[in-house]
Amino acid sequence: MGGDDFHKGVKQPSTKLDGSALRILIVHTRWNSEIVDPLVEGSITALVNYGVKRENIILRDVPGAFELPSAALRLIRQSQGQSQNLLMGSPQVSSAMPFDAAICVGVLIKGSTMHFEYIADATSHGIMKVGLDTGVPVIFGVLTCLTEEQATQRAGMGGHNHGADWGSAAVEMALLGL
Ligand SMILES: Nc1c(NC[C@H](O)[C@H](O)[C@H](O)CO)[nH]c(=O)[nH]c1=O
Ligand SMILES: CC(=O)[C@@H](O)COP(=O)(O)O
Repeated sequence: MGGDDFHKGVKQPSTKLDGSALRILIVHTRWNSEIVDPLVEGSITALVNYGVKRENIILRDVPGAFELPSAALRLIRQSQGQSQNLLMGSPQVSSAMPFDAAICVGVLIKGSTMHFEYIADATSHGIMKVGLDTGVPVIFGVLTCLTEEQATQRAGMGGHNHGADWGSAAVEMALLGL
């Protein structure tokens, strides 16, 4: 693959996916928002195309990619009625509807120090752990790019919008085994 070649999108599943009953969480960063926002829109468009109701797509934002795992874990647990009011020192059970899947969206762009490598490693492992610990599929929607051009190309600006793949993956994984 040459340097300008990049992923054109994932092959869609053979079975028809019906997302009409799903509730999906999208946690996205405010870092690199000019690239993150089109990725989020790409995910929303894909989710709606699979039948997910727009009112059942819940958006929350955090400062940067490093905050994505903890935010996703807290919001998923809250939706499962397992919120913990740490100030009062005793659990307060909420009665919110559980999320069927979550998408964590961010853009990491390499700078001049090793910060990129540490954030990318922590964030990817953290997001994986949230999915395994909660049993709720959490889609890794973080671009880890060496240049801003690589990121914009993958956000639908001159190339395929990877957000669309993350939306379809969220529906597919939410329905897996049902
Ligand atoms: N450089 C990028 C960051 N850095 C910020 C961290 O993610 C984090 O918010 C901070 O270290 C405080 O905990 N975040 C991105 O999402 N993208 C970057 O390129
Ligand atoms: C991904 C990052 O944290 C990076 O953008 C920070 O840039 P730098 O390594 O020049 O501090």
